[in-house]
Amino acid sequence: MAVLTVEHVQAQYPGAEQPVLQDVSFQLGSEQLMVALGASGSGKTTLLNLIAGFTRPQMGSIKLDGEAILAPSRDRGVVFQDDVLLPWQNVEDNIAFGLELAGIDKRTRQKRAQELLKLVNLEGFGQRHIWELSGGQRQRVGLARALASDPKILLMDEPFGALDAFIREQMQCLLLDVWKSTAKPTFLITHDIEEAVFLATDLIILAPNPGRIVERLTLDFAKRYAGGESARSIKSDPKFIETREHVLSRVFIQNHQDSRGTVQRAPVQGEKV
Ligand SMILES: Nc1ncnc2c1ncn2[C@@H]1O[C@H](COP(=O)(O)OP(=O)(O)OP(=O)(O)O)[C@@H](O)[C@H]1O
Repeated sequence: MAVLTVEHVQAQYPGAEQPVLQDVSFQLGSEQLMVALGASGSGKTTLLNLIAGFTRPQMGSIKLDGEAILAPSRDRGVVFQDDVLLPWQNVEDNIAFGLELAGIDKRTRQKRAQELLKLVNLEGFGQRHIWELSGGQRQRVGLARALASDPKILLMDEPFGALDAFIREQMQCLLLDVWKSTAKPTFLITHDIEEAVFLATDLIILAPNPGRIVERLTLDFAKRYAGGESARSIKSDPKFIETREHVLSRVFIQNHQDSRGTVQRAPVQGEKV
């Protein structure tokens, strides 16, 4: 059953000549990790902000478990590229910050923070200061914090964009481990094509002017990782490379950057267009 339903959404910023998003529709179910990929300006962050309830669409509807999203809520855990952690609080207090605001008692908060530290492989880091953590560790704290209130859905806006390639892959794997063990439906946006293909069970490709979905793919690489195959083995598989190149060509076509006009339209696994 779909947890998140986005139907015919249109959004336009004041003064803009055309909508930033036009007729965007999709569903996200409980077993899914949806990635939205697209060129800069295709409306990815706008879409995530709408789902988070930070802004409202001009037309269409967005529903979580059948209820319209009208404002931010603890139902939706959000992870940003900039971790926005509180530097004057330690790791444990940062993770439990939302629970404290919700009036949850200290003992319960500490217990939940300990569970989440274990989940994101940061056991023993609870009393550390934020400035003592690496970039990847800070993103783990951000992920743990987003999960603290046991949201219905996890929303991630370029969460690994500031990390170097090696740490980025570690974080992709950690996210898939967390996705597998929590079974949280996840909506993630990224610029990174390899990341999108690796993480997505469902990939939507957005094009700009106006922002719209131009392709949808169902992929199985995340499930293969969750089933025990290594990230390196998956990413070097010819099927993965073929899919990555196909997606790359689609993003290039949108951007009109393929000056040689040599992009081939190869059919790939799970293609639904
Ligand atoms: N608050 C705003 N007011 C007016 N225009 C905005 C606002 N936020 C975004 N835009 C415009 O809407 C378009 C889409 O922006 P958005 O950030 O959603 O795209 P994106 O795909 O996430 O881009 P990027 O990958 O560069 O972050 C851009 O042209 C941007 O300039």
